[in-house]
Amino acid sequence: MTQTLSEMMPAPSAVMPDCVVRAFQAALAEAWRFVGQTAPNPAVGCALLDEAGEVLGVAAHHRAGALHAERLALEQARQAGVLDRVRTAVVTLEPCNHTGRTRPCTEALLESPVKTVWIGCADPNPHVAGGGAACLTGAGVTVRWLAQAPNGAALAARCAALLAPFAMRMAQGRPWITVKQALDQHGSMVPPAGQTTFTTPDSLRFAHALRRATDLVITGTGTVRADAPSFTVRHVEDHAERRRTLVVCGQQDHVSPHWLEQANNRFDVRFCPDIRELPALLAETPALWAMVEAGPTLLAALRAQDMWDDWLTIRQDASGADHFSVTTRHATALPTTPLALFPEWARCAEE
Ligand SMILES: NC(=O)C1=CN([C@@H]2O[C@H](COP(=O)(O)OP(=O)(O)OC[C@H]3O[C@@H](n4cnc5c(N)ncnc54)[C@H](OP(=O)(O)O)[C@@H]3O)[C@@H](O)[C@H]2O)C=CC1
Ligand SMILES: Nc1c(N[C@@H]2O[C@H](COP(=O)(O)O)[C@@H](O)[C@H]2O)[nH]c(=O)[nH]c1=O
Repeated sequence: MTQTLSEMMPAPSAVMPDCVVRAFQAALAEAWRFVGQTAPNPAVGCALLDEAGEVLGVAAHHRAGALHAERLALEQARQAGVLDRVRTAVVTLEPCNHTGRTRPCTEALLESPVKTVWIGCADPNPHVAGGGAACLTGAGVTVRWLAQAPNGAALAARCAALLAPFAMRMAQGRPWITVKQALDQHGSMVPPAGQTTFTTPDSLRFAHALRRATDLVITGTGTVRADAPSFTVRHVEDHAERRRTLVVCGQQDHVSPHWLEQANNRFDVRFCPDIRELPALLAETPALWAMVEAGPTLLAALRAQDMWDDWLTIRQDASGADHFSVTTRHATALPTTPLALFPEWARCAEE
C-alpha cells in the first residue's frame, strides 16, 4: 500500500501553549538569579503547572550540592500542599538521570503526578547526554522539546544562553570568556587621572552585575599597577556566598605585595605568566563563566590567541552617553551568548 506524502510526514510538534511560555519565562528569571553561584553545575530553572495551566511554583538550582531545580520545585509544591495538582513540569535543561551529588531528577518527576515535561535544552554533559528525556519517555511521560515547538525558537535560544557557560565547559573544558572593554569618546581605555572608571552609573551597574554573574575575573599586571582594582561587586547587591577566582596575567613580582594581600583576602588569586597556559589554568578551576577586565596590552594578546567568546564594548560618545555592542566568535550567533539574559541586553547591538 502506498502512503501519501502527508501520511509519511511525522506529526507536527505540539504548539507551546501560552501558559507554558509564561512558565518558561518564570523558570528562566528564577534561574538567572543564581547565575554565578552554581559552578561547577549549570544554572537551571523549573516551573510546575496544573491541569488548567496555572503556575503552581517556580524554583532554581541554587548551588552545587543543593537540590536541583526540579526537586526543589516539587518539594516546594509538597510543602504548599499542591503537589497532587501538578501535571506539567517546564525545565530549562533536560532533567538528569544519574546520581551525582544528588539523586536523579527523573526519579523525582516519576514519583510525582507529572504527565508532561517541557525541556528547554538537551544536557550537553557527554557522560549523561540523552538519558533524562529517554528515561521519562520510557516511563510513559510525554516529553516535549522547546526547540521543536513551532513557537519555541526564541525561548529555546534563551535557555541555550543560560546554559552557554556550562556547555562551553563540557565542550572545551574551560569557562565561557566574556571581554568587557570600556572606551571613551576618543577610543581610549585609559581613565582620567585619579579615576579607575569613566563609564556612566548605569554602565557601572551593568559591569558589576556581570561581575556578580561570572565566577572568575581575568586581568593583567598593567591594570593592577595602574588601578589597584578591587574587582568587588558594589554597584549592585550581591548576596552570593562564594569565593571567586582572580587570574592575573603577567609576572607576580610586577604587582605590589600590598595589593596582592588584599586581593588574596577576597579571591583565589592565580598568576598566568604566559596566556598560552591560560586554558589549562582555567580548566583547573570550577568556573563556568569568566570575565576579562584588562587593559589594551592583554586584550590584544587574548584577541591574537582567539581566547575569548564574546566581546562587550561600552563606548562613550561626546555627550557622555554609553553605547553597548557585542561581538561573538561563535557561528551560533548572538542569542546563545549568556549576555542575552541581562535585562540590559536590549541596549546591545551586534557589531
Ligand atoms: N577601559 C577599560 O575597560 C579598562 C581600562 N584599563 C586601563 O588600562 C590601562 C592598563 O593597560 P595595560 O598596561 O595594557 O595593562 P594590561 O591589563 O593589559 O596588562 C598588561 C600586562 O599583561 C601581561 N601580559 C600581556 N600579554 C601577555 C601574555 N601573552 N601572556 C601573559 N601575560 C601577558 C604583561 O604582564 P608582565 O609585564 O607582568 O609580564 C603585561 O605587562 C590602565 O590605565 C587601566 O586603567 C584596564 C582595564 C579595563
Ligand atoms: N575603566 C572602566 C572599567 N575598568 C575596569 O574596572 C576596574 C576598577 O574596578 P574597581 O576597583 O572595582 O572599581 C579597572 O581596573 C578596570 O579593570 N570598567 C568599567 O566598567 N568602566 C570603565 O570606565
